Amino acid sequence: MQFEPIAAIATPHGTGGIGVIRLSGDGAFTVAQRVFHAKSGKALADMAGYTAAFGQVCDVDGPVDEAVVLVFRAPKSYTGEDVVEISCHGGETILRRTLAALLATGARLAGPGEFTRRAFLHGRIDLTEAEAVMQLIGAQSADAVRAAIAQHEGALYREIRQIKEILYQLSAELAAFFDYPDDDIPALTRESVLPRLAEVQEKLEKLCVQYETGRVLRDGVTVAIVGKPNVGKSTLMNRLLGEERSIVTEIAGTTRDVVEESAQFAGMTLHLFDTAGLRETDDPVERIGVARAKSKIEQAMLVFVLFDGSRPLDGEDESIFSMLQGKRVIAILNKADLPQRCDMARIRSVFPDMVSISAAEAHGMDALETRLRDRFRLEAIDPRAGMLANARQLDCALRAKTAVMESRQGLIAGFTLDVLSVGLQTAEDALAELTGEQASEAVIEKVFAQFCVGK
Ligand SMILES: Nc1nc2c(c(=O)[nH]1)N(C=O)[C@@H](CNc1ccc(C(=O)N[C@@H](CCC(=O)O)C(=O)O)cc1)CN2
Ligand SMILES: Nc1nc2c(ncn2[C@@H]2O[C@H](COP(=O)(O)OP(=O)(O)OP(=O)(O)O)[C@@H](O)[C@H]2O)c(=O)[nH]1
Ligand SMILES: [Mg+2]
Repeated sequence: MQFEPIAAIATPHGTGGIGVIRLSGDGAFTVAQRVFHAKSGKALADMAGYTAAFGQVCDVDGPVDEAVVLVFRAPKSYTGEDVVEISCHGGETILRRTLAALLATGARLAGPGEFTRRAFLHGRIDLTEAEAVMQLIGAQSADAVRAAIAQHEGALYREIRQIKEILYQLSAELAAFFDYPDDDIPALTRESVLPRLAEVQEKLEKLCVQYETGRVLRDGVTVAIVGKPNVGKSTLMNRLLGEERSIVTEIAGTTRDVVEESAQFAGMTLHLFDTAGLRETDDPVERIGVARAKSKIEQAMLVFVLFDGSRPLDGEDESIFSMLQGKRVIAILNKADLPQRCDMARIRSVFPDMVSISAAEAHGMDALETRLRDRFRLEAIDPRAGMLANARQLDCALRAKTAVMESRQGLIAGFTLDVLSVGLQTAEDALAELTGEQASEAVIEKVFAQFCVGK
């Protein structure tokens, strides 16, 4: 197969100290040589892999920049092909001119994720590892980075391989059993098959259940901060952000619009919405704010509902109780630094998950952190273990799980062993699609289309 040289700017757009252009494919050294001249006079094709040269980038109009070039020789490179990386000064114009020079002398502009796709095509990584590259780039918390690294190192791939091995083994035994029924093959029985199907189903179920937790780890949680006016919502928002983002005053009705900001807290990313205090009001601006607060309650994955611990509950608090029915809620009793006059038991009877804090004095923040981690069962998951990383992978795993489950139910219902063959095949295919061994061109296309150019 021919792998024409592809090129792209690999660093972010904008100005930086240096910027890198990547070139990969058959003839990469020849193409780069037309654009780059080493000061030493050495030809790129004569350089050993994993060595560098200093020199000048030129196009038809003359010198563009001075640059450092790295040479990687197939198969010891990111893509598995010959690769040249040109590190220029990080100016948009310089990078564009250098790229244009490469494109004019034999390279083609790389599509999104095409370098990683080449690594996949050369069998260096499977589809889940390729997807992990994207996950790694987008990771927003330390745990998310750990999860992406594990995935990149093949944690999910290995997990799936184990499951596939059980399925393949069963398929092989089944085939032997049907093809040579009279031979001395130990008889395959319902009793011997069922526990193995159960094991596969359980492994797949675990992966699917952990998907939600993994999503929290990767993408973070949307949290609406709500409550009556003046309970300290904006103070809590600012405390979580570590900066004075929302306006705080002693005047009830200070926050009007929704203030959105992301914070790192409890080892995860919280996408916070500080909202207008919920109350009946004739002020037209505040009414819109209250309506927006209510719509954020609908959108958010989690609600922090705040109460002022220094005041008794009133009708407005009670109407908030009913507004939050069916939502995932953590109740926060604020102003714990003041004498407490609020009916804690009443709040706890509605929202069992409750913490007492002082947003102003930063008390109780660690208790809030614990509640949050418990809520998403973050302690129960090991970010280094194999995890499904996106909707595509979840879909494949669910299809496999359903197929196995149906086969099991068929056997339990008294069907003969041949019901297995279709179910096993369906499950094997779904898992082969997950890792990319059997993914269609369309699936692969979709995966890499989500990448950025230059990756
Ligand atoms: N300059 C540069 N930095 C980079 C990358 C890159 O492509 N270029 N990477 C791009 O994402 C990441 C590193 N990933 C890489 C993965 C594999 C190989 C590689 O050459 N592997 C060969 C040789 C390994 C060895 O010497 O043992 C191999 O696996 O055979 C290079 C980079 C982050 N930093
Ligand atoms: N003593 C004490 N005062 C607090 C605490 N948290 C907030 N406050 C005070 O309560 C008042 C209201 O705080 P905000 O954070 O503006 O309250 P809010 O819920 O955002 O109010 P609205 O935006 O009007 O709905 C301010 O005077 C804060 O300083 C706390 O933990 N202890
Ligand atoms: Mg406010």
